[in-house]
Amino acid sequence: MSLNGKVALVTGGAQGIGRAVVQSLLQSSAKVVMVDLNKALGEECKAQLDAEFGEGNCTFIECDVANGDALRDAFQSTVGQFGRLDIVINNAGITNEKDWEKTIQVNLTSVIKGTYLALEHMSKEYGKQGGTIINVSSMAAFLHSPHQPVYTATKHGVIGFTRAMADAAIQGDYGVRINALCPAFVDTPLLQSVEDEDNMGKFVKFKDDFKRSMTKFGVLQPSLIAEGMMRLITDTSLHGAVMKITCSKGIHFHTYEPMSA
Ligand SMILES: NC(=O)C1=CN([C@@H]2O[C@H](COP(=O)(O)OP(=O)(O)OC[C@H]3O[C@@H](n4cnc5c(N)ncnc54)[C@H](O)[C@@H]3O)[C@@H](O)[C@H]2O)C=CC1
Ligand SMILES: CC/C=C\C[C@H](O)[C@H](O)/C=C/C=C/C=C\C=C\C(=O)C/C=C\CCC(=O)O
Repeated sequence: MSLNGKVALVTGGAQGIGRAVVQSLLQSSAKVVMVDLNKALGEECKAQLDAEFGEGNCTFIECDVANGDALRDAFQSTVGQFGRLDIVINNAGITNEKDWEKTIQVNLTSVIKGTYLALEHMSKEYGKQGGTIINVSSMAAFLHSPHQPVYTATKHGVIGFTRAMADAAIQGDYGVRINALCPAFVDTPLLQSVEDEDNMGKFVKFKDDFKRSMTKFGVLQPSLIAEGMMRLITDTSLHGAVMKITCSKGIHFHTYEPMSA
């Protein structure tokens, strides 16, 4: 499906899953803004994407998503440059059990902020034309590990927030679709932090347990996560769905029991 004329903003877009998604969006003819903390990586990535897709289709904005004002400016610049916003992927995430408050800030607070900013630019509530938001959670929200308790909490939080906002979008007639996406282990630089005491703090001692899980469940390629993301972006029937991507089942959806009294 062509996304010609659509404008997307991807946080954490310079590397790993975010980068694969940026690539897929450009392949579908969207204009893409990569928002990332890492200036060197972002600029290098933009140069490579310009060479592949032509200049003017992709922009890099250096921004720490944990800085609310900077994130607001990034959304504003996107709309300033491309005139509209249709797709927001709140993907930037870290695993840092030592500085666990930062992990909450980046993985949860910034996803909430990114969702609210996306709505300001896309929701019918604000007189805008609608759009789609995907918040990146993790299979860690379903199968927790002693290796990363706060990371796990943030990923649970992303799902709860996203589902509640999906209901708000229906009841408030926002015209915006909202989804959570939960990958299992993916082959990106993030996975390398598993053995790093600077990241895992005292929980680094559980790394063998974590590595056993990786061997048991396997490691996915970022391109499959981008495929799942593109399905959420293009399939209008999936509003509110929580997508899971694992080696054993591929792209599939979590099913929830209906609430009963
Ligand atoms: N790699 C994995 O096994 C899995 C990753 N995820 C989630 O997917 C998302 C992306 O992860 P990966 O691509 O694996 O990570 P990664 O570490 O390979 O890439 C993350 C990107 O986000 C950027 N970033 C980090 N903090 C930022 C901040 N404060 N502001 C702006 N940009 C920031 C980094 O510079 C980097 O370019 C994260 O939310 C992660 O929790 C979920 C399940 C599995
Ligand atoms: C230091 C490590 C850094 C980053 C990796 C993150 O922790 C990542 O977000 C964690 C992923 C955890 C995945 C955990 C479980 C994976 C399970 C499966 O692949 C399949 C199991 C069951 C499927 C059941 C279902 O889909 O319903």
